[in-house]
Amino acid sequence: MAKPVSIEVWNPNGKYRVVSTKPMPGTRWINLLIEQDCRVEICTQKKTILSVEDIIALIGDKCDGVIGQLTEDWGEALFSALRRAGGTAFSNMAVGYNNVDVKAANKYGVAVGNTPGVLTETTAELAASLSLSAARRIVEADEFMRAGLYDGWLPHLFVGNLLKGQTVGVIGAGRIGSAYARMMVEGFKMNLIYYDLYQSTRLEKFVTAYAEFLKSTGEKPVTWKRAASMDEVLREADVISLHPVLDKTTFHLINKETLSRMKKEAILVNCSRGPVIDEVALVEHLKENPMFRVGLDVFEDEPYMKPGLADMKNAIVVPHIASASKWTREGMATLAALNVLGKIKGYPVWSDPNRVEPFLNENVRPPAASPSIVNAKVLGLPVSKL
Ligand SMILES: NC(=O)C1=CN([C@@H]2O[C@H](COP(=O)(O)OP(=O)(O)OC[C@H]3O[C@@H](n4cnc5c(N)ncnc54)[C@H](O)[C@@H]3O)[C@@H](O)[C@H]2O)C=CC1
Ligand SMILES: O=C(O)C(=O)CO
Repeated sequence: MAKPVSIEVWNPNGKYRVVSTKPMPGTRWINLLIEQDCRVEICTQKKTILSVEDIIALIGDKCDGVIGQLTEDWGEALFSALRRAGGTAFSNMAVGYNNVDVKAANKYGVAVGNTPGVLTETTAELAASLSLSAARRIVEADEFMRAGLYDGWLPHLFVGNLLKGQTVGVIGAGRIGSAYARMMVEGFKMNLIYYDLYQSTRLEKFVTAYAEFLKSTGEKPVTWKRAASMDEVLREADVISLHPVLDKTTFHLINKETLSRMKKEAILVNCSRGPVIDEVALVEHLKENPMFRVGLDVFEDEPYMKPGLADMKNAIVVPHIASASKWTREGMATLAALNVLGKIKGYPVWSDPNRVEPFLNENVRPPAASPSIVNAKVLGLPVSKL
């Protein structure tokens, strides 16, 4: 049995016990829960990644719902413990839920929530930042300045790539991939090639309309293409950004072979999940191709990097911060809390998880619904008519 963990308690007399495995930004999420008769317990233990045993200890004998984190392993052991404690509600504070065994949740009748939409633009902006930083060698140049090495302007100093007129490739053009594509097309006048299992009609219409606008002002129009295969993107794009979900079809999508099809001076950005890239193969590729650059927010074995990666000047690495804007993180906390609350209170599930704005308006009471439950259909949960 794990040692007892330190917790902060809000509204001790609340009827429903809701546990959050981490302190989360803002207070709106706490207020929304306590207003609806929840006792909120927040784990304040100074340990970044909680083990399954730690979380079982947190769940205890009576628990109605848990808000968890993407670093935790939500499978058979945790869902059975939650069910034994009388709980039927769980939400990841994340849109990605590859850390959750949804089949195990289904087995115990536990609803699994996630937090789509509120992090789309913030995550796309970080992908755009990594693309720019790699293209213009910003991190290398910053290190050079701080090391006192700058002794005057030189024609060859930190020469990088101009994005305008180049091709941006997006793999996984869902919410975030499409938002990133729009930023790169509109912001830098890049042409677009994308690969997704589904057609992104809205994205195509956006680029078409922008191309028309450019034409009308006498500028060269941008173009778009939906690639028939990922290979087409790899061969044609100058900057490639990865935004698919992580599942069996996307594990090591980028590996030794697929890397070899990319342009020698391409830029690769990953703000999806680390295992989408075979990181060992990537380190080799970076060594062999010094003009190839990469911007990584996520890693195969987080929090670790594969040997050699930290030494590569042509890699920019940041610690999984793509969704880290204040508004987004507070919104993620709100959506996660409302997912759990909605299930506890027997509210229906919001009909469109791509349209979660009504839950995020601080001045208005949120709709009586769970914003996004990924196994709602399997559990036969009712859908909101609002
Ligand atoms: N680094 C970070 O902090 C963050 C990472 N993420 C990651 O980004 C992912 C995407 O998020 P959203 O855009 O909101 O999800 P989404 O569901 O809107 O988009 C994912 C897209 O990937 C596509 N896809 C699935 N399998 C594919 C395949 N084999 N090849 C090509 N495309 C494929 C889907 O059709 C879909 O369009 C999340 O699942 C999460 O893992 C999300 C937010 C922040
Ligand atoms: O939401 C996610 O999936 C993240 O990775 C963190 O925002």
